[in-house]
Amino acid sequence: MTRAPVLVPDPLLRLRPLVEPELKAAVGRLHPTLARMGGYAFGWCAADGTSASAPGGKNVRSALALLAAEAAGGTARVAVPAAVAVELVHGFSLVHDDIMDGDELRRGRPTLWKAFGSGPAVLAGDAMLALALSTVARTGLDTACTELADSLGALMRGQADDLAFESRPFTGPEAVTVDEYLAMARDKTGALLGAGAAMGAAFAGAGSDTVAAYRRFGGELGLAFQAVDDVLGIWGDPRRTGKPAGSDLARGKKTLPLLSALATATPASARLARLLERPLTGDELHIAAALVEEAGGRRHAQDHARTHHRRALHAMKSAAFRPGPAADLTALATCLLRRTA
Ligand SMILES: CC(C)=CCC/C(C)=C/CC/C(C)=C/COP(=O)(O)OP(=O)(O)O
Repeated sequence: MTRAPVLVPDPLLRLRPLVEPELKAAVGRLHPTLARMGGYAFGWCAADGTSASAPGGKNVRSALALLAAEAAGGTARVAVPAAVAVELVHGFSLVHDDIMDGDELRRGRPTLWKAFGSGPAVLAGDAMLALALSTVARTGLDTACTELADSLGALMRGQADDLAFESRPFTGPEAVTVDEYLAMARDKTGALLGAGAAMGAAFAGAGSDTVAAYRRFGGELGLAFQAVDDVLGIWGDPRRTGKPAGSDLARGKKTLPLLSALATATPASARLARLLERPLTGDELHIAAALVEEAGGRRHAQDHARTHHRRALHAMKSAAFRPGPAADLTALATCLLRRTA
């Protein structure tokens, strides 16, 4: 599958040159095998180490860290260690998540475990995590270390919840509720975006109340981001998302559109619940997606995304955000709400 180029908003393009060389240099200092795997995961080289690159990620978390530093009164440059660390943690989480889910495609090409094997991929993910921690620890900024460590605890908690949801039924008293889903997404996705923003503010010299305001901002944005991700997981164009169409539905993943649809007492939700009693075939995937839509699941998820986007912008109303640089954060937040990749 050829992946369409990932369109990135202006603030991300402006900041990328600050982060990418540092990230490359850090990954390059790993054991040569792990460095090559890291280079592949970030899209800088092919599996054989040649320099044929692929569209990497959107670098949302690093941009958030740098823009937060600017909005909190510092320069983007001071927050580069935070930016590098959040991209490394994000990379680690995707590598391990793909192994856990058995996903074969990521960012438009074979996942790391598919290209190198599960054992080496586990190790490469671990190496990215270790590198993230040492990158921040070396700055000696305790607040940033604490923010990162706390977000990792949340990340693992969220992933454990998500895993536990897999063995819960779609309907009945044991079914996963939308509130449970939101708590899981706050941990799994919101915490790292929150840590990125909070660390950015901390590197700019902000005090604990300000750092907390940035953490809230990033956390709310993360919830909006995950809701959009869930919508794209069902209805996104694989050439833009880099992931196969309908893979979440095929795996029976308890995503926000699906849970919201099942929570409605409508004929469409009843048909959907019956359909989900057995693994879905190719044709049934389309039927299930249509039923989720008919029961209002897509609209609900989009409403959630808008609500958390609004809350994120509300968190920015505090004096801790300088109006000029905060405009870039607003632009980024709005781009993330409207994204198609
Ligand atoms: C502990 C553990 C294994 C946790 C896994 C947590 C996990 C996979 C969370 C998913 C978060 C998410 C929306 C990823 C897509 O990010 P993106 O659209 O920014 O991806 P990109 O970098 O490819 O653009």
